[in-house]
Amino acid sequence: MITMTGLTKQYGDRLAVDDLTVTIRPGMVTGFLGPNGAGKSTTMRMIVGLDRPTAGTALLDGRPYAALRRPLRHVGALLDSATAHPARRAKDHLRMVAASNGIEKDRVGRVLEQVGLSEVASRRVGGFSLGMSQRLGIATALLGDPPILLLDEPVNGLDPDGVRWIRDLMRSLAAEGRTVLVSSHLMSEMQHTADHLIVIGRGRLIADAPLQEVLDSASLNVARARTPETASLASALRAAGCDVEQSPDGDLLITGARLPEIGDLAHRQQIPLHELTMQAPTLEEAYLRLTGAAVEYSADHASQSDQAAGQRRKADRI
Ligand SMILES: Nc1ncnc2c1ncn2[C@@H]1O[C@H](COP(=O)(O)OP(=O)(O)OP(=O)(O)O)[C@@H](O)[C@H]1O
Repeated sequence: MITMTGLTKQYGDRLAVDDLTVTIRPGMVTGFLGPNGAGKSTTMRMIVGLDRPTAGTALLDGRPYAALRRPLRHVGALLDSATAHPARRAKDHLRMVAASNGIEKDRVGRVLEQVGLSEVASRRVGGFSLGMSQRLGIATALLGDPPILLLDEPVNGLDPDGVRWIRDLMRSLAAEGRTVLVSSHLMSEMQHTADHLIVIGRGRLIADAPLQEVLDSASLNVARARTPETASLASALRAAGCDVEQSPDGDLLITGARLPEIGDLAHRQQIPLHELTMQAPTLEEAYLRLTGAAVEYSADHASQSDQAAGQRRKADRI
């Protein structure tokens, strides 16, 4: 378990992490989400003692990182995949880390196999692709068989097979009862992986809830109606004060009325309805809604705005 209480980090006049109080529980994958610059890496670095909090604490199963005698046996972290010396062979890098943490040598072969690097174990790390370096970083994190794992953007540099592999790995580590905290700035990445979400923006906590709850709380309250008389229904709904858009597949997306009101209105106008449902928000929509106000004012801001505009463009007005 990871317990953060009032965790705060100030860099000069920049508040990177702002009074974060959360508990990351074992036995599940917790997604740590936020736009670029939200403070995810800084938080993870403070958890493993690489950055000193300005205020507050981060405890690993009740103890600060600095109090752990053999840290790798308690927590494994993938924070920067390029930490191995380029001239060193993969297995030698792992042997060295194992020796300095009192970890048995036979774990080296085990973790190399677990991450699919057995065949390149004798190659120098400097020649590794980004994906291979990422796998080596994960092998290093797993070396001490720790009950807590922190993975900062672990899918970076992985091909689709690698992405699937890391998702399965995270799920199986959580199923073994470990605490797994994985950061990403992509909501879609969490869809297949996380059970629980912690969302931050500008260092502040925005959401701390099960995945489905985050989705529900960001529900867009949009109804979807299918009818062969699209134009008639759209104009009747607009006359009744609703906001109406048409999705690319021809359905009407309606805000401003509940389902019975839309059904009754269609009935009064003798417009046949072939389908009438609430539209489920996508993860991306929920995320943009949650973090929209917390996006950094930087180049990243433009890319977030582009995403939001992309979502809106999906539904062109009729
Ligand atoms: N060593 C540092 N010195 C000064 N400012 C820093 C330092 N590290 C991070 N920051 C700032 O703190 C804020 C949070 O950065 P952080 O890297 O933790 O965000 P992040 O959520 O991990 O973003 P990304 O997804 O881009 O990695 C940013 O504004 C960043 O510029």
